[in-house]
Amino acid sequence: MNNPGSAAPAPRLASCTYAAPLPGGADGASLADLLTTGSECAWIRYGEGMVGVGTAARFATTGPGRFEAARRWWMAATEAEAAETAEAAEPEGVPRTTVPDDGLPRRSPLAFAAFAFADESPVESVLMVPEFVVGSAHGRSWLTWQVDLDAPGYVERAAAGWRPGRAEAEQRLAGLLAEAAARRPGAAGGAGTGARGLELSDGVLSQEGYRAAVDRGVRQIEAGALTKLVLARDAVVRSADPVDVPRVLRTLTVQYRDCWTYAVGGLIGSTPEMLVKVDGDTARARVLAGTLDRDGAPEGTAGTDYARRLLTDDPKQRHEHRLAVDSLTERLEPFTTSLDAPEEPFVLELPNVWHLATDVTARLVGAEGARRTGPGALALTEVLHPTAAVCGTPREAAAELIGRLESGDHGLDRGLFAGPVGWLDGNGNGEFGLALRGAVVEDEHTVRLYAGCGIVAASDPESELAETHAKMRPMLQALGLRD
Ligand SMILES: C=C(O[C@H]1C=CC=C(C(=O)O)[C@@H]1O)C(=O)O
Repeated sequence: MNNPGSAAPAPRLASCTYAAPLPGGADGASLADLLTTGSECAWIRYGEGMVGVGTAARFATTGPGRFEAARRWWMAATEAEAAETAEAAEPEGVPRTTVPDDGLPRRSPLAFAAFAFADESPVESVLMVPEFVVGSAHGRSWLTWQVDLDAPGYVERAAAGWRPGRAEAEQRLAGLLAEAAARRPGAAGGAGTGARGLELSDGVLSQEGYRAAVDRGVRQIEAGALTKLVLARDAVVRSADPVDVPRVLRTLTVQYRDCWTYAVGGLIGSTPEMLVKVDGDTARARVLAGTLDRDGAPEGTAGTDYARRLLTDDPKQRHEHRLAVDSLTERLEPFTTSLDAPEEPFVLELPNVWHLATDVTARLVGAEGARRTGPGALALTEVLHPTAAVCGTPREAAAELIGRLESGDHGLDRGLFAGPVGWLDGNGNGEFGLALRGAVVEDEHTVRLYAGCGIVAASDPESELAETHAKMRPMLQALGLRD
């Protein structure tokens, strides 16, 4: 099952980036308004980020070599432009950040990506290079047009020295958006206002099966086989009307503003956990582990006190959290000159749950110059995944037990759930969150949700099952199945 990727040679990507108002133009236009067909890629937080429209190139692969294969393909795809922009590189020794001082991102191709959780998964990991990336950050917006110079329609012009430019980009984008509007659900009389006839049922790992799996996991921990294990289950939402994926995503961007709302090839959700963000020579992560449901909890400051008492002061939650932080810092540390991971976690408040959270910041080695000598976002993602927030401690024993308790006993393959999801550019910058609080759109009428929990010796199967319900709540609300 180690597929080195599609046999086609990597594309030769060229791009142009320029400042532009968000398409639609009017005051109050938002990035999420570009989500209209359900096939767009997205990465949005606090209303800012990026949406990808159309397809310039795509790479898919499976197996233990999936990160390496994707990295090689991306290096090859971005090589031509990297050489052309080398002369515009910063003075010696200055790292190439995503957004330099002029507030616009550098000229560099960009891909959205999603990787399967497990080496054994038959589900494809993908790099998607949209034809257009519409971006917004710090109140400014821009547009990147990306083309494969070897694609039909470009190859001859490219040989004559043509490169993508603004006037043609604007024309093409207008055409793509008009096509998308015509395909928009509801445009031809279909359901555009949300799905009717929604039905939620257990997935391949039922609720009863989940309690049994947690029980078996706890017994393995008690027997000393491992210290922590993350176990997941799935649930299926079926809808009589086609699911309005753009509307689900737009709802998530509003209700879960603190989270990173993602959409990559049918994988959708809003994650609160950042595996690694690389910008120039800085790497950041937000590690979460330790959860408390907000349903039925006191409101306001009484709620905050309650969360502190039940999370910060609880040795079980602290232990679960510490293991997750250590699993990240131990692997990140060798690639850094300094690393800051506070001893005391903070309580992160989300609309559905509270989490124990730790923000990690590090300086990376080898980030200077036009091409990094140290690892970029994708290489670090490979090193760090899977942390104990989604796998366990020790990592290998936990991965093996997940394989037995989820897949072996019940036939659950996590697929892209709990794998890294995000974006990367040609300079080694990028953001990879963990694909949590999400779902896979299996077809127009079927969405599969996933949620998991960290299990330690003191875990109780009933409470862990209840926690999976709390973690599925954001998707269920966005789908219209819960208030
Ligand atoms: C595995 C999930 O959450 C992880 C991230 C934060 C807190 C977790 C916990 O407290 O168990 C999990 O480790 C999920 O949302 O499905």
